[in-house]
Amino acid sequence: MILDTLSDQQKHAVVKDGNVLLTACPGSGKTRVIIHKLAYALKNIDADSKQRIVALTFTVRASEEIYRRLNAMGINSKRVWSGTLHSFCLEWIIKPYSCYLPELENGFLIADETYVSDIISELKEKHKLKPIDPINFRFNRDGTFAEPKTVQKRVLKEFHERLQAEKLIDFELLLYYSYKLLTQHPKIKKTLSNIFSLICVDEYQDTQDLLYAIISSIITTGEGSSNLFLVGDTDQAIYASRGGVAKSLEEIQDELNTLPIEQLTLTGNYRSTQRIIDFYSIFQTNPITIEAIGANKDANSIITYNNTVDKGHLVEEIALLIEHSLDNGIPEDEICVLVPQWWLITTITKQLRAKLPDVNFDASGLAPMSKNRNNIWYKLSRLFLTLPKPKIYSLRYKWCTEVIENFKEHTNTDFKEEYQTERSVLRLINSITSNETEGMDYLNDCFDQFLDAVGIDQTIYEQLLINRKTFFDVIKSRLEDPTFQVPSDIESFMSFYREMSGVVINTCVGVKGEEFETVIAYGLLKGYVPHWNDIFNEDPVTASKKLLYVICSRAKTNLHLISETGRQTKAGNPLEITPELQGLEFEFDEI
Ligand SMILES: Nc1ncnc2c1ncn2[C@@H]1O[C@H](COP(=O)(O)OP(=O)(O)OP(=O)(O)O)[C@@H](O)[C@H]1O
Repeated sequence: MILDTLSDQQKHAVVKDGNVLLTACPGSGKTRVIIHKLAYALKNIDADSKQRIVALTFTVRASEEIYRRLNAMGINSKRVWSGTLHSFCLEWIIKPYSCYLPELENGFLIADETYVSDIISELKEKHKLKPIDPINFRFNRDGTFAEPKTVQKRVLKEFHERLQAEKLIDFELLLYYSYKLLTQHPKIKKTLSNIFSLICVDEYQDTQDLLYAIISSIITTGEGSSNLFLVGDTDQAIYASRGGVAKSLEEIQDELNTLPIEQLTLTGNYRSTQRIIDFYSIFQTNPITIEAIGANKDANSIITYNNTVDKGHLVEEIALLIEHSLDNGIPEDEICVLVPQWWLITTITKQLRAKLPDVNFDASGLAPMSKNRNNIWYKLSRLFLTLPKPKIYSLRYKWCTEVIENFKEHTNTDFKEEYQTERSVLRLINSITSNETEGMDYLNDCFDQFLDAVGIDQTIYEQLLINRKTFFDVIKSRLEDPTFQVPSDIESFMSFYREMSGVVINTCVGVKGEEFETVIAYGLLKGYVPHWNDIFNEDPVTASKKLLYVICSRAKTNLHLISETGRQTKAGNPLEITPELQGLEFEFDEI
């Protein structure tokens, strides 16, 4: 029954025992296979056991989508743990075992990303680096910096001294400490391999070396009791300059020692028309023929390229393209505008909203909340800012589990007797309201009412207070930051969390793995695509080809590419068109 909607190749991948590396072209159903693999594996897990199956995703949005899809299939996802590698390490390794590591035994907080980028800007200035000079924050397996340059290393050293003095850890330290704990304490590996019977990794081609190290150390310890299911597409590897490594089958085999791993593949593309596929195949770095096999394979497809529109008329141009799709019956949430850099999301959303007042937009990537998703107050805020709709029930249930567990870790006590279960806590949260109209006041009020009801006096738990301050400090600084221009009222706060629908505005990384009828991508200029980091590092040609490949392969039917004129570098030089788009021999459409 679960497998009814799958092709034979997909079914084979789902039911295959043992370790599997599944590689396939865009739109071939890799994500669909992961969802079904989880559903299928759940059949073998006793609902009352402690066993879990894991799905590691590249973005939080993707992990939430997994819960949503399982929910939609009517599957109880209580035994599924899905999240990013960082939350996996925090949840399953760092939090339960930090007492074994001298660096963490006296307590720690996860540094807020905004706070980290402020420190880095300050240190770059001190060491006379330009803001755009890239720094590799990754650690090697032996704890040395992956960054080779001397000045950058000096910045890193001072950065880590600052973190240490403030008992903070960033995402890179989190991974390195996790790996260290696993290698120094085999008991931890053993426990985790007993818990996880299956670990699925989506988009493996963009994960870093430490992921392979961490996951394979758990898998090998299981000696066959836990299986690895790696899924990805090396042509879609767009994180190389930020430490992503698309390991080969042989390299992955080396990680697994003597445990066998089999490579499987999927052929055919269910997503896009043949015309779209033929276009983006131009950017392949490993030439393969991709055949459209979806219901829309021969549908009329429009591909346009505009390299003459001036930056001043860009919004008008994008608005026309959106209207063109809407006029052709394409629903709003099947249209996506891809921005070249995340900080451009606010401006373009505001401008498009003003230009198209009757159109809804989903710019959920731009919440006023702290990006520090591990902050306990952030987790609680999600429950206060979302409505208890059936569609997101399992997601809210999972958030609630995290809230209960996190409070227990912070306070070492349980909530009052009547609030010991997720259902009762959710009921409490759903019943709390506030008359405050400003987002921050509203949340503060709800938090206080919540603490009061569950019987926690926050003043006696230092970390709770520090976390609460960090959470609100970041919101405050975002509200005051003219580049963000985030509205401060509670309605706007809620709109960021509401099951938002409308034209999606996001970055290419933010919509990794997703698909839309129409994709409109602008800013296809050297410096954005390829990014400066890739230009300064090696091989900008491959980097920009892969980015273009990922951007264009999100489209099912229509693709509109724009390299606007009039953009400049900080030094005042014009940004050139992405070289891979210059002189393309392709018959673009006009609309
Ligand atoms: N067996 C199938 N029958 C019909 N449609 C399918 C089948 N498998 C996948 N699809 C559809 O094809 C589209 C692409 O699937 P999916 O997102 O899983 O691809 P993917 O390989 O993960 O793509 P990417 O690598 O680009 O993220 C989705 O709309 C999915 O529902």
